[in-house]
Amino acid sequence: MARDGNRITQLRLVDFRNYSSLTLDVESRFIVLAGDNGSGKTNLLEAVSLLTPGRGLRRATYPEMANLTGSGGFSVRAGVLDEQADSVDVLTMMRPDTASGPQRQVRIDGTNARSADELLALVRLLWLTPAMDGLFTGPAGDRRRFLDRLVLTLHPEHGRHATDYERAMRSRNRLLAEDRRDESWLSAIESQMAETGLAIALARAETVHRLKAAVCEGFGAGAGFPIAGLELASGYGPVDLSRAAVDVEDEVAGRLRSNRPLDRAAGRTLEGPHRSDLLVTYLAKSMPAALASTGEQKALLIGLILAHAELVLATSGIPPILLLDEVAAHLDAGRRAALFDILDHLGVQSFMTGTDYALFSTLEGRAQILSIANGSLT
Ligand SMILES: Nc1ncnc2c1ncn2[C@@H]1O[C@H](COP(=O)(O)OP(=O)(O)OP(=O)(O)O)[C@@H](O)[C@H]1O
Repeated sequence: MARDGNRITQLRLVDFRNYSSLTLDVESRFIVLAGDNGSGKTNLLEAVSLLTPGRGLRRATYPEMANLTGSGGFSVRAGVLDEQADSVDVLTMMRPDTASGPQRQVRIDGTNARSADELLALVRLLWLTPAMDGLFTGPAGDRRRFLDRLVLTLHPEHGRHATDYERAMRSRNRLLAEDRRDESWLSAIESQMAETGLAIALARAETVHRLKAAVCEGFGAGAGFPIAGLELASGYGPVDLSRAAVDVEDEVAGRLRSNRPLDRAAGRTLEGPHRSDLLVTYLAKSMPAALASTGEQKALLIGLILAHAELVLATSGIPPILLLDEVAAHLDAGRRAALFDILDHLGVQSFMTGTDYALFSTLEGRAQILSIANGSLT
């Protein structure tokens, strides 16, 4: 049974995209945003996606999010029920006058958040957007980012490891490029890369391992969402990550040391979790997901998200919040009804968009249906 936490109860936007001002009391676990093309449906989801660290579901810059005719800044404020079902006030904003460049500030109950971990521990959030339709055919970096979002909902510290790893890797690349043979400095950086890089790789591996089981056993499979086969390429080539952590860390640090000439010549670090990939197959047809039809790829992706929601629920007792942009339109009536029933059963709070109300008719009585036009609720 899901607990009553991890839920948004109110949203207030100021100067965000095409919303100059919006206040919305969120009264349901199903929120349907219906409206014409360009009305502001995805913008609202994007605002909600800023309740986790990062640049949101479009990966836009913060100045792009500020209303073109507004002050130059924006704010998104949310009332949130945390995992203990206590009310928390989350405010994230970009000031118009930031001298040090556009940055996003986060305040939780009026106090500046010290780190991204605080937000991650407060809100578990995932999204599915039309831009992710090419996930299986696109670059590995997109799949890594997708996987990392899944990992973050189970391991909030994953984000800090990723930031620390990236920072250390940039320092190492710079030292190698400048040909500075400062052995102790390089070794210290490589040790840090080995430690944080392995933490990243192991968190990903554990998530993929558990997700594989959830995909096969979950509700999605029974409801006709195809089962995805999942394998993870760690980015560490032949290194066996299943051995004792201290041995693997030594081996990885040793490989970084011996790869210095190669990495210097390439101008980048050639091994590590930044080269990892999530390999997805369409099991029923024994083919890479990239070869499946557009509709099949979408169904695979939805199946993965549903399995992950079940996994988060099984792990924490609380399902993630889902932002599902234009998902219903791609599903036939049977699968659409099955999707809604699974979300209902899991107790997921889901924000869904569509241009056509009819797509959500089976949610009548269960959903808060909002009509949007030109950045306003009508
Ligand atoms: N910074 C901004 N300031 C003002 N308007 C913006 C800004 N950024 C985007 N917009 C506009 O917001 C409008 C709504 O965009 P949004 O992506 O939310 O539409 P949508 O309702 O999801 O439409 P669709 O059904 O076509 O996906 C668009 O007309 C877009 O040009």
